[in-house]
Formats: sequence, C-alpha cells, structure tokens
Amino acid sequence: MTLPRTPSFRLDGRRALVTGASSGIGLGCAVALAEAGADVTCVARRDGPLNEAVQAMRAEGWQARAQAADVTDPEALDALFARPFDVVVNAAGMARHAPAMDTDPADFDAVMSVNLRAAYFLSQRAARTLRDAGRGGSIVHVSSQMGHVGGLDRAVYCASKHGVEGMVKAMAMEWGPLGIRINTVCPTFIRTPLTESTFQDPGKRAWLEQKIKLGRVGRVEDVMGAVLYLASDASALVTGSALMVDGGWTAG
Ligand SMILES: NC(=O)C1=CN([C@@H]2O[C@H](COP(=O)(O)OP(=O)(O)OC[C@H]3O[C@@H](n4cnc5c(N)ncnc54)[C@H](OP(=O)(O)O)[C@@H]3O)[C@@H](O)[C@H]2O)C=CC1
Ligand SMILES: C[C@H](O)[C@@H]1OC(=O)[C@H](O)[C@@H]1O
Repeated sequence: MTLPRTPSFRLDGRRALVTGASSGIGLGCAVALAEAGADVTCVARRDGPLNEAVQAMRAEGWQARAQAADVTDPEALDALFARPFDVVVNAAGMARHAPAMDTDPADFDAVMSVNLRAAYFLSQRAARTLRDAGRGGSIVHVSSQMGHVGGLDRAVYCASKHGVEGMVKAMAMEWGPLGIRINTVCPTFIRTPLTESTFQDPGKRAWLEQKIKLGRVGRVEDVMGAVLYLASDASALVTGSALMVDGGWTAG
C-alpha cells in the first residue's frame, strides 16, 4: 500500500516578510520562519531593536534582513512589496486600553490605523504582488482571542481584532481561486513588552491563570508553531480560518 506523507513544515527557498519583528510575538514569528529555512525580511519602525534582532538571527546561521518601515504609511507598504513574498506574517500591533465611555478619538484612530487599516492594505499589497507574479502564497495575521470575545477596557482593541477576523474571511473568499491563503492566529495573553504591566500585577496574573483553562499564561513560543503551520504547506487547504492559541479561554 502507498502511505500518505506528512506535508512539509519547511520553508526553504521561500521569501517571507514579518511585521512587528523586532519584539515579542513578531520576533518569535520571524525566528520560526527563518529556522524553517525562509529568507525573512523583518519590519518594524525603530532601526535599533530591529537590527539587533536581525543580527541575532543571522548569528544562528539563518537568512534575515531588516527593513525599517511604518506599516500605516501607504508609500512604505509599496516599497516593502516591490517584489512578492511567499509568506507574509503581520504581527505589528498596539493597544490603548480605556473604558468605552472614556475613549479618546485619537486613541481610537491610532489603534485602528495599525491593527486594522494597516492589516487591510498590507494584505492588499501582498495579494496584488502574488497575483501579478501568477503564484499563490500565505498571509497570516496575528489577531487575538479579543477578535472573538469582549475584554474589559478593550472596546477599541476588540473592534480592531474583530475587524481583522471579518476582513480575513472576506479576503479568503476572493483570493482562494488565486491560491492565496489568508488566516489568523488568535493568542491569549502572551508575555511581551505590550503586556508587561499586566503581568507585573499579581492580582491580574492570578485572574489570567484562572481564565486560561490550561492554567498558565502564554509565551511567545506558544504562538510560533501555529504561525509556522499556517505559513507552510502543512496547512495547504486552510484559508479564512482562525487558529486559537488561547489555552481554552474562548472555548467556554
Ligand atoms: N502580547 C499579547 O498578549 C498579545 C498580542 N497580540 C497581538 O500580537 C501582535 C504583537 O504584539 P506583541 O508582540 O505583544 O507587541 P510588542 O509591543 O512586543 O511588539 C510590537 C511590534 O510591532 C512593531 N510595530 C508597532 N507599530 C508599528 C507600525 N506602525 N509599523 C511597523 N511596526 C510596528 C513594534 O516595533 P516598533 O515600535 O519599532 O515599530 C514591535 O516590533 C499585536 O498585533 C497584538 O495585538 C495578540 C494577542 C495577545
Ligand atoms: C494588549 C492586550 O492587553 C492583550 O492583547 C491581547 O490580544 C490579549 O487578549 C490582551 O487583551
């Protein structure tokens, strides 16, 4: 009998772009793709941390390069997508938490601009270049469990991530026939610079450990395998999906 073979998680010979790659989850994504053999272009606004991350990756013998850019700038997006990328992982993101009754319009615009608007037009550029090159690819957005449920003081953040989830489903329908897949990973609370203040508070940390059914908060490493799966041929028939990495938070 002929046995089926497990599709490859390797990305040798593929060009990848990762936004938010200088810190936290994005850095983890860049490492996961580079370790799997991709040539990874790492994007963030600030040169210093970005170059430090890329140098550390190169020291491992992986292929990585830095390209400083603000993903909210349409011209910067055009420059980033001068050539197609086989894999695009969008982890650039931000949060400004406040009760909905007190939300400042400037904070609303700032969060939406990075988390949703930039995600939209980055996806558009990524897909256009793949279409023009006549080939498929994989786009992965780092969304959140907050793209599926509500969170206290997080109305704007939740709106941005729910927006990403809807956007991805609609784009998957349009781009499936072109072989362009688009999916999200949806982490729970992961310890990064973005969440450090929450993790420093013993009361909040205890509450998180009770909400997360697997009994512990998240690490960047928890997200890396999920992103590699969605980036690689292992997920060849997966598009328009949300992969929860939330320790069971949303299961209930
Ligand atoms: N940490 C968590 O608990 C969770 C986070 N997420 C999501 O994961 C993503 C990454 O978060 P996390 O790693 O925690 O955050 P970090 O703050 O650690 O990293 C954010 C990264 O995004 C970059 N970035 C921010 N704004 C821009 C921009 N306009 N253009 C380009 N790069 C930008 C930052 O670099 P620079 O400032 O130099 O531009 C940095 O590299 C976000 O989308 C977040 O919403 C989802 C679920 C849980
Ligand atoms: C930054 C947020 O506090 C953090 O990010 C997420 O997506 C988590 O669910 C938390 O809300």
